[in-house]
Amino acid sequence: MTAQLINGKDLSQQIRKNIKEKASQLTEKYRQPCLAVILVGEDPASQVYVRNKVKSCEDCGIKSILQRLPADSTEKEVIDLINALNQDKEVDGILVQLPLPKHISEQKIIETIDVAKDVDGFHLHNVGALSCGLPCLKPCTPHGVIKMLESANIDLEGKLALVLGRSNIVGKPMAQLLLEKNATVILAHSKTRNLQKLTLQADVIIAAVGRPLFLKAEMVKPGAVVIDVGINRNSEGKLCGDVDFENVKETAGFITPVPGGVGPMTITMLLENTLIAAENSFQKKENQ
Ligand SMILES: Nc1nc(=O)c2c([nH]1)NC[C@@H]1CN(c3ccc(C(=O)N[C@@H](CCC(=O)O)C(=O)O)cc3)C=[N+]21
Repeated sequence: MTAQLINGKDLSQQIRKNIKEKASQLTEKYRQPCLAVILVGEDPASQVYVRNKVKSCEDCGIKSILQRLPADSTEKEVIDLINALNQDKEVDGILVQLPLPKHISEQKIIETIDVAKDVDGFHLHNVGALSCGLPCLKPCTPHGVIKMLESANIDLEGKLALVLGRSNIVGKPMAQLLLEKNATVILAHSKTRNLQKLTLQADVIIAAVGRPLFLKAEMVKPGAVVIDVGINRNSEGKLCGDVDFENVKETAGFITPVPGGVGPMTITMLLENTLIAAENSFQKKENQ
C-alpha cells in the first residue's frame, strides 16, 4: 500500500468531541439542540441509517425525535407532520430519510421543510445560496469530504478535481464546494466520453456513482487523492464503496476506506448542521 489512508471514523470522533462540548454549552445557556428524523416505511437499510443518526445525536448530547410513518402514508400526511415540526420551537433540525415511497414527491417534501431547519441542505433555498457562495446549511456528504481533505492538508487551489456522479445530493454540491476551494472541476457522469482519459489527469477524484468497484487502478493517476462516497452492499451483504480499494490503494497518494470513511463524516456534518440551526434560532430570538 502506497496511499495514505484518510480515516473518517477517527476524524469524526475528533470533531464530535467539539460538537458535544458545544451542545452542552448551548443546553446550559438556552435548551438542548434537537433533531427530528422522519422515517416513512420499513426499508431495512433506512432503518439502520436512522438508528445510527439517532444514536450519534445521543452520544453528542443532541436531542433526537424519531417520527415513524407507515409506508402507505399519503403525501399530505408527511407534509402535515413536517409543518407541525416547522412550527415546533423546540425542534432545530428536520431530516426526512430518503428515499421515500414512490407515491410521495421527494422534491415537494423537501421544499416543505423550513429552510432554517433543513439540516440536509437539500432545500432549493439552501442549494441556491450554496451556488452563490452565501451562508447556508451545506449538504452533509460533500461538506464531510471537504473536511477530510482539509484534515489531510490537501490544498485544492488550482488542482484538477473530478467528481464522478451528478446527483443533487452529492455530485452537484460536491462540485460547488470544490470550486469554492479554487479547484478546477470536472463533473463526470454516465454519458461522459473517454472517462479514463479524464480521470487519469485528475489530482483529486471523488467517486459517487453508486456502482461497486467502479473506479479501477488504471483510471487513477499515481499519487492522486481518491475519495470514495459509495455505499454499496455486495451479494454477501458486505459494505463496499465505488472504488476498487485493494488495487487503487497501490496507485493513489491518499484514499478513504469504506466503511470508516465518508459515511461517519456525513453523520458528523449532520450533527454540526443541527448545532448551527439551533444557534441561528437562539440568536434570532435574542435579537427580537
Ligand atoms: N435525508 C437523508 N439524508 C442523508 O444523509 C441520507 C439519506 N437521507 N438517505 C440515505 C443516505 C445514506 N447515508 C449514510 C450516512 C452514513 C453512513 C455510515 O455511517 N456508514 C458507515 C457504515 C454503516 C454500515 O455498516 O452500514 C461507514 O461508512 O463506515 C452510511 C450512509 C445518509 N443518507
